[in-house]
Amino acid sequence: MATPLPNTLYLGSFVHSKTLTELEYLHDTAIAVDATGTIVAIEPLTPSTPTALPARLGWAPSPATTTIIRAKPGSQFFFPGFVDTHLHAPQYPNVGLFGASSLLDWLNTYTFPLEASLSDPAKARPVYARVIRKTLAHGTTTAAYYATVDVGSTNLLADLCLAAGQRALVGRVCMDSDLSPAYYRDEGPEEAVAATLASIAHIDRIDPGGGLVRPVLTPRFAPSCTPALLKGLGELAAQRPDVPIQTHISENVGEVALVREMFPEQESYAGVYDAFGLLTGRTILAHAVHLTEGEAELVARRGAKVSHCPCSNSAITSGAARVRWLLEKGVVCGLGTDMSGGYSASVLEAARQAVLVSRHVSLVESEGEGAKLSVEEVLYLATRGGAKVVGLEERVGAFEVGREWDAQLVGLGVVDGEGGLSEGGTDGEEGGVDVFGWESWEEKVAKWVFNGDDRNTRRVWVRGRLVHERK
Ligand SMILES: Nc1nc2[nH]cnc2c(=O)[nH]1
Ligand SMILES: [Zn+2]
Repeated sequence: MATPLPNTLYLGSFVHSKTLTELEYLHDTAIAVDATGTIVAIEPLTPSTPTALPARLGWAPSPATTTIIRAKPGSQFFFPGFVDTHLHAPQYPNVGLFGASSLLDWLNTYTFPLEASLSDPAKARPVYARVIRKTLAHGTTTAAYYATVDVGSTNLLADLCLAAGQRALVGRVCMDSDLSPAYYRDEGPEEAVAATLASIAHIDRIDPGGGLVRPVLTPRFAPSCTPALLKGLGELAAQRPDVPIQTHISENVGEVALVREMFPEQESYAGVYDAFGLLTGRTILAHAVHLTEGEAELVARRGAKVSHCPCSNSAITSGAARVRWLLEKGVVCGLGTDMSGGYSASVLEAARQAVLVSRHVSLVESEGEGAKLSVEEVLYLATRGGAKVVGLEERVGAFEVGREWDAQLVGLGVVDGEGGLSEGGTDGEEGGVDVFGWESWEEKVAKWVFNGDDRNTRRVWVRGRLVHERK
């Protein structure tokens, strides 16, 4: 990366997921992040920490060169950056447009025309720049993006992520079947594989080693791919075990029926991906709303991961994914905004909707109370779980020595005794959410999940680099 980072001490309160069900609250704590953006120490904060810790870490030439960033006591905390495990960068201009549609007519009415219109990189550039800015502003430090079928604009998306400092998986969308309109599809399976290779080569070149941006194989979904293309991508996946795979699965009942019709020789939707070598431990499956018992077990056996997209599943009337059921089967899950099936760029919104959708699932007699997801659980899915889904569990998702500093500073307005906002906690300054000030930390975090938005996301870092600051 271009400019070297200063060694930095982050001081104050830190909140992160320890396990699926447990958030850890670290108050009066210091986290030291070195010039590579890696966490090198986590320890209790004492008056001597700002000088003693840099000296102990051998940060040259003197502790005075260390940058110190403090969270305001009581009203600010550091939280791991969010991982958006599924979104479509070119669909951003359509957020909130879905009318009364469901998946297949939504694709034809809203989505394919928009994606096709961005095949020109000059048109894609402002859209992609805005998506990256917007998602960073909402605390998304890692995003698994679908681009379009076009290699040039896919590569541009990767360039822009790298320049903005957002960690990303960037996939050129593969689709050669006649489900997609003639004006927006690959010419054939060989052309699709060749275009995918061209995009992978570009991303490998701009970020060798994939420190920040990585390619991802992206068969759009089974109905938009011929068997020959799925076979070609499966072979590519075998040749490049370092490259993850992303696709959609069992989002909508009409789609499931279509897959049955198009792939009659396969036992199930998950079975289609499996037959072509695309159901693997590095596969990200978006939605998984209508999987059968047997499919969920197959997904778990293969170690494939699920991106739960509750905003999208509600908006385009896909259904309510049974996340507890998936977790109990041993399927690793994360959250996706699925813009613009989902209407929001915010993973916090996805977390909130995941809680609410799980309430609806719990109302189904066969599911019951156990289906409800807690605030702790959805925040796990948004961070540590998401990191596992995109294959970055060693690097991001929590505050631990050896992980990289992908983090957000969350600020909460504070209501004083007179009912006014204190410590600079005006709408403009501290974030517009004026309900905070007297509660426990557990309650603060719950209120943030249900009332917070990008105004509360004060600063965002990826790999130690400041990538967003709310003025
Ligand atoms: N939500 C969603 N589902 C899909 N299935 C195939 N393509 C898409 C897409 O763009 N969005
Ligand atoms: Zn999607």
